[in-house]
Amino acid sequence: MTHTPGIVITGASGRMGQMLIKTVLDSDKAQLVGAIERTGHEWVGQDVGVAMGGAPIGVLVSDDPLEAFAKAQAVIDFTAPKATLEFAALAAQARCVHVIGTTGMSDDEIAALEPASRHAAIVRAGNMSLGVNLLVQLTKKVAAALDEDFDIEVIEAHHHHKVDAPSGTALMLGEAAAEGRGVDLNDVSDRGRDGITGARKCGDIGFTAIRGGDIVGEHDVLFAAAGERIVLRHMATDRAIFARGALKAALWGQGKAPGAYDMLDVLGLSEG
Ligand SMILES: NC(=O)c1ccc[n+]([C@@H]2O[C@H](COP(=O)([O-])OP(=O)(O)OC[C@H]3O[C@@H](n4cnc5c(N)ncnc54)[C@H](O)[C@@H]3O)[C@@H](O)[C@H]2O)c1
Ligand SMILES: O=C(O)C1=N[C@H](C(=O)O)CCC1
Repeated sequence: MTHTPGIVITGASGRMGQMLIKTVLDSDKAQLVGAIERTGHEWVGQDVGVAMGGAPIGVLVSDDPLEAFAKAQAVIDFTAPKATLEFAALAAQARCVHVIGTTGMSDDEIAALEPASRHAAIVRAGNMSLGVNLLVQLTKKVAAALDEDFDIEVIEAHHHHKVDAPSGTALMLGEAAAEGRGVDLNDVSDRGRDGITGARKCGDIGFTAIRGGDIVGEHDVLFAAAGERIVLRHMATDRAIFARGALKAALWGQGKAPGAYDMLDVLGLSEG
C-alpha cells in the first residue's frame, strides 16, 4: 500500500492559499487534511470547498495550527513572516515537512528558523517555480563569466497587492549574481534610487520594483555594458507554477533528514 502524505495549507483564503488547495485536491500523490486561517477570519469554521465557492470537501478551515499539523506530514505555508515563524515551531513539533513560500523575511527572521530545522525538514524559496530556479543558475553562470564592465540590474514587476520589495525572487537572482561574481550581496546591493544619487557605482547590483494591476510576477536580470546588453527573463502568467513547485517540495521532503533546504535541492539543480 502506498502512503499518501497529508498536507495542511496555511493562509487558506489567500491568492496562493487557494491555488495550493486546488493543486493538492487535484493531485493523486497527496491529500488535503487541513486548512488554516487567522483567528477571526470569516473562513474559520467553514468547509474549505464551500468557502472557495464550490462543493464541500470535508475539511474545515481552522485557526488551530498545531491540532491540524499533528494529523499531517507536510505544511505548505505562503503567508507572512511573523506567521511563518510561528508555524515553523509548530511544524517542527509535529515533525512535519515545512514548505515556506513566504517572502519579505528579514535576515533575523530567517535565522530564527534554525531551531525548527533541527527537528524537521524546511524547504524555503522565494520562488518555487522550475523556470525561476533554472534562471538562478543561469544568472550565476553569466555573472561568473562577465567582469564588472557589465552592470547588473534586477528588475521585477508584481501585482498591486504585493507588500514586500524587492521580491523574494529578485533577491534570489541578486544573490546568484553576487555569488557568480564572488562578492557579498550586502556589500554591493543598490536599492531604491531617488533624487541626486550620483553616478552608478561600478560593481553594484541594482534592484528596481514595479507594482501594478494583476501582474503575477516578472523578473529580468540585465547585464549592461558599453555597446551590448544581455537580458535573462522569466515571466509567470499563472500562480499554479508556484503551487506545483511547493507540492513537489512537500513530497520530496518526506523522509528527508531535518535541515534547511531550498528548491535547487528539490529540483536537483544544486551544484557540487
Ligand atoms: N515562493 C513563491 O514561489 C511565492 C509565490 C507567490 C507568492 N509568494 C509569497 O507568498 C506570500 C503570500 O502571498 P499571497 O499573494 O497569497 O498573499 P495573500 O495576502 O493573498 O495571502 C496571505 C494569506 O495568509 C493569511 N495569514 C496571514 N497571517 C496568518 C496567520 N497568522 N495565520 C493564518 N493565516 C495567516 C492571510 O489571512 C491571507 O489569507 C507572500 O509572501 C508572497 O510573496 C511566494
Ligand atoms: O505574488 C507574489 O507575492 C509573488 N511573490 C514571490 C516573490 O516575492 O518573488 C514570487 C512571485 C509572486
